[in-house]
Amino acid sequence: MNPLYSCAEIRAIEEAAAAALPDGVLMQRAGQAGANAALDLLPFSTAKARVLVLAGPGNNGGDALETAAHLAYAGAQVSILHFPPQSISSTERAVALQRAQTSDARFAELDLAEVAGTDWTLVVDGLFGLGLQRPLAGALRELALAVNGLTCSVLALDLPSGLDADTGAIVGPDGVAIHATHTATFIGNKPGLHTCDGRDYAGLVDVARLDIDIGHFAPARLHLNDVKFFSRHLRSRVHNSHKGSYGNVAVIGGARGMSGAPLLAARTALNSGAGRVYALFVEDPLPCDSGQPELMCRLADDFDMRSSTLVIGPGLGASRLASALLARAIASDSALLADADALNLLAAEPALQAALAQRPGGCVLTPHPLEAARLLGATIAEVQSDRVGAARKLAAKLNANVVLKGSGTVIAAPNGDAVINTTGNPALASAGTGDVLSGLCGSLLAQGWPLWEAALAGVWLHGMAADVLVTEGSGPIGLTASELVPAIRVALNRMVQHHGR
Ligand SMILES: NC(=O)C1=CN([C@@H]2O[C@H](COP(=O)(O)OP(=O)(O)OC[C@H]3O[C@@H](n4cnc5c(N)ncnc54)[C@H](O)[C@@H]3O)[C@@H](O)[C@H]2O)[C@@H](O)CC1
Ligand SMILES: [K+]
Repeated sequence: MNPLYSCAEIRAIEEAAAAALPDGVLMQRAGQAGANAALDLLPFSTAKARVLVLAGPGNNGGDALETAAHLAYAGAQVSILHFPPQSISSTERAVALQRAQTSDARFAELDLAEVAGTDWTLVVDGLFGLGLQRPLAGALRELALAVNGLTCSVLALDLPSGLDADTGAIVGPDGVAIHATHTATFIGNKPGLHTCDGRDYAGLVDVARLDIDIGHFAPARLHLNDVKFFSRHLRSRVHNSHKGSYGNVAVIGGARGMSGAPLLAARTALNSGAGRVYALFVEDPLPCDSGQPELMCRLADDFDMRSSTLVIGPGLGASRLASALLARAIASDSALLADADALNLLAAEPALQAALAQRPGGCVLTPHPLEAARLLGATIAEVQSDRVGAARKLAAKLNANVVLKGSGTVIAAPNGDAVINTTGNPALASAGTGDVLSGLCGSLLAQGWPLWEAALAGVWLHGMAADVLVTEGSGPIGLTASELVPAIRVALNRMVQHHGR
């Protein structure tokens, strides 16, 4: 189910597979896979296609040279910008070079004006793969910027050059990466293609396993999110049921002047199926939510926290009262999700963190990178430079199922299992979408979902709703969090119709 492998894991698989195969076979297969992916992007009359192949000094460059030879044999007009190795080349790369030299591909000089001024059909990026050791600098950096200024398709071999395969961060400081429209990645899928800058720079990702025996692949601890991970909890509703069958959610937040956040979370909880939903306010409760009168608005202090699944944090503020409410929520036996200001209170109060970590039932935390950084005593840059690592660290530290939001949201469990989400788009980078996510996950918890699966499904549905709205033209620019609520309801019902039992 969509496993993701670290650089070290891919190297180990590659080494074991290569030992059982004749020399150079894997690079030949990678070159063939690269050429197949390239041909898919070329017009039917291949002879009209002008392809620029960037071949770096290592084995990624070897893949590119193999690809170039195949494309030339297929009739395309291929120009190769070749960066020879500084020291000794691998044997398979030397063979690939020979193959390219004996093909009709043209070896060109690096001329940035020609790169920028030619009407290329496709650029194939084989500058660097797993062996990138430092930022792209000098002429390579200029080349990457020139390629990024082109409007044609760009196919990255293995990964976009300049990107870290494990983290999805552009290798810096002051780094650049090739902005690919497509990536043909080899042996196994890689986390860096799906989170941080990876989603923007890798484009559409296709995995070429290179026919490596399945026995060489160890079980992965990191996956792409998949409906199969949570579909068994999608239940059709039975006729003989009532609102008490679908759980209570209490959203605790709403300090003075911040009543919108808990209302958004509470409305989402209601519209995603919770039986009863309370919006609880630290002070000055609204008499009702006129836009969603089904919600019950109350003062938080008077509320019996044992009666409901608790979503604490939206608009909670940082008062002593807020902190006391969080302490009560942590001490309760109810299913718990903490978000927003609750996470900031936790970061400021080690005693609350200790209480949370000892909670027998665990919890779900939904930090954005700044909140995660505060909880880890790190900087945002540190969190973003290794999102999977940061989410895992936080999950272990607080015994929590952590949802680290952002492009390629990471969900990590205390045992180290982690998942990168694949749905969602920049429409979600707007105020209130986090409140909607916390309400949705809380609603699933109230309906009996386990913490891990509620987090996986919540993140998936939230992103899917945004994707549908963008497809319909309602975003990404200007989509509001409130618009997600009915779209989530549709997405959830469709999923239950499709997968529910
Ligand atoms: N070895 C094998 O059996 C296979 C390797 N494969 C390919 O090989 C790649 C890994 O090959 P390598 O380990 O040779 O690594 P790369 O080809 O990614 O790059 C390593 C080379 O780049 C240089 N380098 C690194 N960073 C640089 C920078 N910023 N500026 C200038 N030079 C820099 C290094 O000194 C080294 O010469 C994979 O990503 C994949 O594309 C595939 O062909 C599959 C099989
Ligand atoms: K590459």
